Amino acid sequence: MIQIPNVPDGDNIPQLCHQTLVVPTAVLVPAPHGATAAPHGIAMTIGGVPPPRPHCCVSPQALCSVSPQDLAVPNAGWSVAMREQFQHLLRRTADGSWRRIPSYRRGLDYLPEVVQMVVGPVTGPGPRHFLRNLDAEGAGFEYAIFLHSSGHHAQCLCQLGPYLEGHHGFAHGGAIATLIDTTVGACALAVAKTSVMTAKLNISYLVPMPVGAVVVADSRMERHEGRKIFLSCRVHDTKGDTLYAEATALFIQVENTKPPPAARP
Ligand SMILES: CCCCCCCC/C=C\CCCCCCCC(=O)SCCNC(=O)CCNC(=O)[C@H](O)C(C)(C)COP(=O)(O)OP(=O)(O)OC[C@H]1O[C@@H](n2cnc3c(N)ncnc32)[C@H](O)[C@@H]1OP(=O)(O)O
Repeated sequence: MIQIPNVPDGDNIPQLCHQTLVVPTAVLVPAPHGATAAPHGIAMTIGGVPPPRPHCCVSPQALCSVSPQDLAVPNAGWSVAMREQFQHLLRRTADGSWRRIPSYRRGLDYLPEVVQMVVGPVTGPGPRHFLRNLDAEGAGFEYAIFLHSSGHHAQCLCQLGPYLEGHHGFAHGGAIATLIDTTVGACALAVAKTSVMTAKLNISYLVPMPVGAVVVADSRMERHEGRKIFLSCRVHDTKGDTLYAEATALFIQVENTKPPPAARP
């Protein structure tokens, strides 16, 4: 039994939409290098992936998950290393210095106050978060973001699955960029408390990251000048021995606006 302390009250979100989807079950994924298991003990079967999550969104027609489910918690796709590090980070939340940010498939599934903060009053389903809309646990991004009480420091624990492969056995650079953008974005949001847009993201890829690696993206706000928020990020292994990538980012605070109708499915 995994206990999750300090989960904000807003986690108990009422059911928000009513569309059930049939998801494909026979999604085949080649095991990296023909191995019997992906690196780092990620729980994948040969030539296949674990069964899909219930109620998941996989088609462009999908409106949102039937029952909003916080996905920033352990599931069957998490490796032992991922679980251990999650528990380690969770223990730090006990004294209130850090908090775990719940994570959902759709913007509307987020905490109501976060939705209002980021996209303004929502009448539709809200933005779909592509990191959270893969159909199998462990196949794509598995992550949990922790935010320091200062609001100037965010850490994202992440395991990048086999759908994110670029070179054979290694994570695609765009997937790593996504991880970094999401982590610095969470930090920028916490700083700004309004909607923010990535204006600039400068990444140095230092060491290839194996698929299935468990990493921590560690982001800090460096300075805040008017609407401009400058941040840094370092992506390393859980022991801090390997620095995979480092980045700097500029986010701009923008008015809370809804996306144009054409952008919505
Ligand atoms: C309580 C807290 C809880 C937190 C909980 C968190 C939960 C959520 C969890 C997870 C978060 C996930 C987060 C994901 C984040 C992802 C974000 C994206 O991917 S955004 C998509 C990609 N980015 C775009 O598409 C932008 C496209 N560009 C634009 O829209 C505009 O160019 C924009 C908004 C960036 C700026 O446009 P303007 O018209 O508003 O502003 P102007 O006047 O141009 O610039 C303002 C200042 O910024 C500088 N600036 C702008 N862009 C710059 C650039 N590229 N380089 C350098 N400076 C730039 C300018 O020189 C100006 O500086 P001077 O005020 O004059 O000093």
